[in-house]
Amino acid sequence: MTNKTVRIATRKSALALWQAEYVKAQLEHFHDDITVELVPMTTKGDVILDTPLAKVGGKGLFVKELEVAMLENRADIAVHSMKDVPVDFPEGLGLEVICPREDPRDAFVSNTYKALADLPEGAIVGTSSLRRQCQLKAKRPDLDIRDLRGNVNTRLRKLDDGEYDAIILASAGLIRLEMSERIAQFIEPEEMLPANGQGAVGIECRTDDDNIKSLLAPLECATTRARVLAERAMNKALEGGCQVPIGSYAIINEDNSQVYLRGLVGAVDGSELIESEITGPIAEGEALGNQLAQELLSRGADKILAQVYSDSNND
Ligand SMILES: NCc1[nH]cc(CCC(=O)O)c1CC(=O)O
Repeated sequence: MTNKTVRIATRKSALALWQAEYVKAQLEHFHDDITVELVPMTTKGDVILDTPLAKVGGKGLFVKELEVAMLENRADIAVHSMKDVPVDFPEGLGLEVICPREDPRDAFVSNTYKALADLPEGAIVGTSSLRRQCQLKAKRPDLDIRDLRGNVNTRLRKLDDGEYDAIILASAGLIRLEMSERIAQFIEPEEMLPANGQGAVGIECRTDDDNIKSLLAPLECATTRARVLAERAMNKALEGGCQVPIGSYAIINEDNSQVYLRGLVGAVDGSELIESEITGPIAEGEALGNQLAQELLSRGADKILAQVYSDSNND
C-alpha cells in the first residue's frame, strides 16, 4: 500500500543538492522501509545567468521545472530554499513541510576586510539582491554595488578573482556547504533585514498524495513554519516576487506564544527605507504579516514597489 520510493526533484547546484540530500537522509532516518532517489534538473533561473535577476522577470524562476515534474509524476517532492519559493502554488501542489531553520542572517564575505564597517569609500560590493542593495546603499551611499550572479561557488570565485572588494551571501548556504570560514561577519538583522524564508528549507508535494504527506510529517518544524508563514504573508500582501527590495524577518518568543515580525521596503538606490514591526499571538502570524504590509504600503512602499515593477517590465 505504501509508496516505497520517494523521488526528490532538485536543482543541480551544490546547495540545492545538499538540501535534497538532507531531506533524503531525514526521510531515511524516520522510515527504514523506503528508498529515496534524487531527480536533478535545470531551471530557467540556472540558465539565464547574464541578465540581472531583477530584469529577468517572472516569479519562481528556480521552481517551475520542479513543479512540472511533480505534476507529471516524474517526481514526488521538491526541496526548495524557502526564499526562492513564490507565495502562491500551482493547482494540485502545496508546501507540506518547513524544516528547521539554519542561520537566517546575511554574511559579509571578503578576502580583505573584516566587516562592512571597514569598507573604504567607494568599495565594490557584489550582490544581485535588491533587498541587500537598498539596505547597503541607505547606510553607505558611497559603495559601488555591482551585480553578482551564479551559484554560491561561482560567486565566491568571482570574489577571489578580484572583481569585488566584498560580497554578501546568505550565511545558511555557506554553513551548509561547510564554508562558514568564508564568513567575515554575520550581519545582524537590525543592520540588514534578511529575505522572507532565508535559511529555511521547504518541501512541496502533490496535495492529494496522502502517502507522501505522512512520510514527510516528521520533518516539519512548527516554530520555523510560524516564522516563515508570517514573513511570507507580508511579502504576499506586498505582491513581492523573489527579486524585490523587501526584507522580512520573524522571531518567536520563549514561551512560543508571540510572533515578532519586522519588515522593510527600500528604494533601490537606498534614498528611502520604510521599516516597521508588529507583535501578536503566534496563531495570527499571517494576519500580522498582512497588517504590517498594509502599514508599509500606506507609508509609501506602494510607490517604491510600483517603480521597481515598472523598471523590471520595461527592459
Ligand atoms: N537566491 C539564491 C539563494 N537561495 C537560497 C540561498 C541561501 C540559502 C537559504 O537562504 O536558505 C541563496 C543564496 C544566497 O542568497 O546567498
